[in-house]
Amino acid sequence: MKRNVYLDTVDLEEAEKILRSQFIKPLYEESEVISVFNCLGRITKEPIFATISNPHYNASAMDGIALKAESTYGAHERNEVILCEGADFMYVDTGDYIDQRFNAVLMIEDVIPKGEGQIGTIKSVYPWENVRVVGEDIACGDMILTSNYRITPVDIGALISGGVLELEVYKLKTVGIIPTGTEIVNPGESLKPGVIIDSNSRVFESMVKETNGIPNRYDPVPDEIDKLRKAILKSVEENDITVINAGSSAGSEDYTVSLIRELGDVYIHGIAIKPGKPTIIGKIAGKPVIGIPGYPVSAYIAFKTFVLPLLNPNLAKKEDVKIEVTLSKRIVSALKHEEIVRMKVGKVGEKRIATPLNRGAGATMSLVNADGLLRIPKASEGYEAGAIVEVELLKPVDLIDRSLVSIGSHDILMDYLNDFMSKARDGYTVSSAHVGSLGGIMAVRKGETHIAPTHLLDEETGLYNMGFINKYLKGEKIHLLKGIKRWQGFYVNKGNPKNIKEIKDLFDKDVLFANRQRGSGTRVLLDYILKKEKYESRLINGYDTELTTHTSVALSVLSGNSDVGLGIQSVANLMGLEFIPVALEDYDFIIPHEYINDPRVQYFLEKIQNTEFINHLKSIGGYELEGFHMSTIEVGGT
Ligand SMILES: Nc1nc2c(c(=O)[nH]1)N[C@H]1C(S)=C(S)[C@@H](COP(=O)(O)OP(=O)(O)OC[C@H]3O[C@@H](n4cnc5c(N)ncnc54)[C@H](O)[C@@H]3O)O[C@H]1N2
Ligand code: MOO
Repeated sequence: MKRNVYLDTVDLEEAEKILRSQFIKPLYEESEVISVFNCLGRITKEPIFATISNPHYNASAMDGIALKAESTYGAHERNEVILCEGADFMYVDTGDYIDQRFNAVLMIEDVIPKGEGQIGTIKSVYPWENVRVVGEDIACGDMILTSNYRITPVDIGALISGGVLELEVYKLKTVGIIPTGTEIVNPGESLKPGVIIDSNSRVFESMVKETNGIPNRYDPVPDEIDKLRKAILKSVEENDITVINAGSSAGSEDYTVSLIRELGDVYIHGIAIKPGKPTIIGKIAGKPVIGIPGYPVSAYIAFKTFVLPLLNPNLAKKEDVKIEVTLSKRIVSALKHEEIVRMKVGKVGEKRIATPLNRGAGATMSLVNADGLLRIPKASEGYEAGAIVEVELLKPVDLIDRSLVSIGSHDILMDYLNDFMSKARDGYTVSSAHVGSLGGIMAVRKGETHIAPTHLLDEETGLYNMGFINKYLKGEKIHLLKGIKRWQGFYVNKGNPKNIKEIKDLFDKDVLFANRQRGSGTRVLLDYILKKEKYESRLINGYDTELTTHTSVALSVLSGNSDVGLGIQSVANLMGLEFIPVALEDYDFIIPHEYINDPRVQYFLEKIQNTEFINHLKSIGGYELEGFHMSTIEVGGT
């Protein structure tokens, strides 16, 4: 079997240069004339000029009387000027035509009725006051839009006012999308191990629509060279651009690159970016053929970087608005490529704080949760915590700025709270980073979070949270919201096949345990119990695994990857696992004093104590909801 090992990767700038020089000109030759009513998002071929003026007559800007400005000269408090209707003035409303005899409008508020067709005024106006003169907005012959301009809703208004009913725009581009892989099936088909649901082609289809192109999605093509060749030739014939998804890397069945070479030219195979490295840029019959890697995040980044600019060559870059953010943690990156990291961003105090999300190329949820993208240049090893960097926004900044930032322990109640807030339509949401309870306390110390959910058991006192607050938040003034207790216990499959009842059962040789990461409250709880009961943790099979959420522990048990895990009851209930209670713990919220009056924090405090929300949590089970109470704590020491 011959493997297709790719050669040197080229830099992103080089790839973009080739893309532009090879494809933009031929793609932007054909144009068509269309109605102004349907031109949203289209790109103009030539500059567009007004054929009429707006306004096209002298129009009154106010309700009042049209008159000669000169006839009011000299009017003031002690000199009322008297004017006669018809000869000296006529009544007009806003937008009315101003008779050629007149050159100004006196507002109706300044008109004193005198009866018998006469009025008086003590106010004078200057020539053309309160008149919108011909062409004030758009003069006939003015250039309304330049060429190569992507039309927006307000442009359509100006075009119509300027008398433009039809205009010449570039033809829309059609994009043929071919998902490949013998293991790829359409959504909804039955699943067995090894089968992959095609989601990428639907993402591409939607991205093409959003960028004003016409997608043509084909059914998945298996890894068979003849079928692939046929599919590529068909797409090249039917579309302006062809995108082949997956089969771009070095796998033995990755035929894409050899087929493009056979049918046309390959300019690039391998670009120094991550994700997206195995991207292919080629040409068949004079048309772009782009090979996009299979992993969904790589696929999104590569499609955004190499296909969308073909659909909108001017604006693709400018549309990426950048903002400055402060990094909440260190990010390390390799020197061999530019790395694109998905970031969660939140505004805490005056700073926008950004935390990296899952960097895996298959982590689609990292894209859903991302507020922006951070680019780490090829020559950089990354950034230290606290560094100020720029991120490209994926979501509107006002939406980001209205989010309550919650850094700390993971509990599904935070997702339900976020949903509860969203349903209220007040514009507030929760932006959660799950870094474990201790990570939350550290974020409080650095002033980087509005709230920190924590459940940390103090080994000495057996009390929740206060031990850690006293240790790590010296000199800080904080507020502590208590009131939620939750059951922690063992997750086992239905019927409890390994008969697990208590801690000592974790030490059975044939029991595999799924552990949580250090710094998480659940891990602290386990270690506390082990220590108290004088067990040696290293004798537990699987103690060294470090899963980061209750859900991932539950899934590990559910899928049979492990036999037992420790986690909260609500997740066991939702995932249909059996639950053996171990401890009832306090799930508290630390709120730094400086943010207690922040509207987002106040909104959170109101919603988390809302009866409807509490009833919902009760219906999930696993929580004991006592009366909420807040205390203010000034931690001593420095
Ligand atoms: N030995 C090497 N292996 C790999 C390398 C390498 O340099 N050497 N590069 C890795 C990188 S980086 C990437 S990215 C992937 C790209 O792989 P392919 O483009 O060849 O894609 P496949 O192997 O066919 O699929 C990978 C993966 O992608 C998902 N997938 C595929 N199609 C779809 C679809 N239509 N919808 C949703 N998801 C899809 C799926 O999880 C596949 O398992 O190669 C690495 N390997
Ligand atoms: O390029 Mo791959 O896209 O790094 O995961």
